[in-house]
Amino acid sequence: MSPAVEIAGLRKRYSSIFRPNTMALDGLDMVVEKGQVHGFLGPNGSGKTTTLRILLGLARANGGYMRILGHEVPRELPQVIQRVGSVVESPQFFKHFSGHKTLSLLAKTAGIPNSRVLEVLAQVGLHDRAKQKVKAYSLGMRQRLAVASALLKQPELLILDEPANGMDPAGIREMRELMQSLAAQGMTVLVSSHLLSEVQQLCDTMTIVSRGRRVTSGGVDEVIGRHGVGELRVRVGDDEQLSAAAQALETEDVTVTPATDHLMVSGVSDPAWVTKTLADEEIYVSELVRNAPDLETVFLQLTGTAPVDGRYPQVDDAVLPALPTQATAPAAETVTVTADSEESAK
Ligand SMILES: Nc1ncnc2c1ncn2[C@@H]1O[C@H](COP(=O)(O)OP(=O)(O)OP(=O)(O)O)[C@@H](O)[C@H]1O
Repeated sequence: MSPAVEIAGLRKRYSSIFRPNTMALDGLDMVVEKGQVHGFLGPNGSGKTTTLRILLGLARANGGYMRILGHEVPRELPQVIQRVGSVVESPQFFKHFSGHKTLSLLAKTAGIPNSRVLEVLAQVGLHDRAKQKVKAYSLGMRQRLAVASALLKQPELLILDEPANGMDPAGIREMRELMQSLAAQGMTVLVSSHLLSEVQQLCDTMTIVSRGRRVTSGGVDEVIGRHGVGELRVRVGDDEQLSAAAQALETEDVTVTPATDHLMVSGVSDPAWVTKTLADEEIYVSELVRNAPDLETVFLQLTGTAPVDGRYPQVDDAVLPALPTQATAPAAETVTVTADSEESAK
């Protein structure tokens, strides 16, 4: 079974006579397996929107290889686009139309039976407000209307760019529940997001990008487990013992950060090493707790946006290219981008 999305070595350079060239995508690789909710994460300007726009034929790449549902794109996009729903650009609606009328119009234009309108309104939870004008909709409701419009054609793959952008916590939760229910119905969802806790709660797998390249990918828990350096909270007797314990534990690989009444110890793979090392010094542990790593810590470390070190790791060596590399892949369309041909800046 071919994956829902395969991207290898995707490159995109924005050129302008007015400002320096931007390498928005610098050999990006990504694979989204079918039936998954896949989170696409990265700091501002890391190339997420550019990737999704290229995938959907809204912008042209300078190189690389892409397949959607087994079809090479952009060459075979017309054959597959009917199976893909997307909300990538900010959706614009006629404010004086109701949600129902908006979708009816879109269905009619696309040759989709009008019966689908009520189905998708129910799917996104807007059926009660269907007769209301869009201008009375909240941001969350407008986003749901946008998703409803993408669902009209019963897509197998749904691509959403920052669907929770600007929403309040209730709206974010509604959007999460909607995506979960779509995934439960067998749809593949590719969703870009800044909201790390959302991705942790919602997604099965994810790709983290930075500066136009993949830094890691895999199951959400697996990535956190692979990259997250969990910390240990260690408590011993009194203050004197605390500083003696800090001295005993600090090594080249182990970092000890003293807190008021405990130590935070990182770089230790086996907590038993802590108890043994301290017992050898006749210091006895009264509490030893492992703080589980979270996605935020992993994200900040991997994308180099952490406020420490300034270290920026390149593509994760653990992630092997799953697709033909550029040398063996059919050459993707290579374009020379000029100021005239470039999309307008965001
Ligand atoms: N039309 C454009 N013309 C010139 N540069 C662009 C254009 N669109 C994007 N860029 C640049 O390309 C890089 C990637 O932008 P992109 O919008 O794809 O990132 P992103 O990860 O989606 O960011 P954000 O999370 O802020 O939306 C950025 O440096 C951006 O300034």
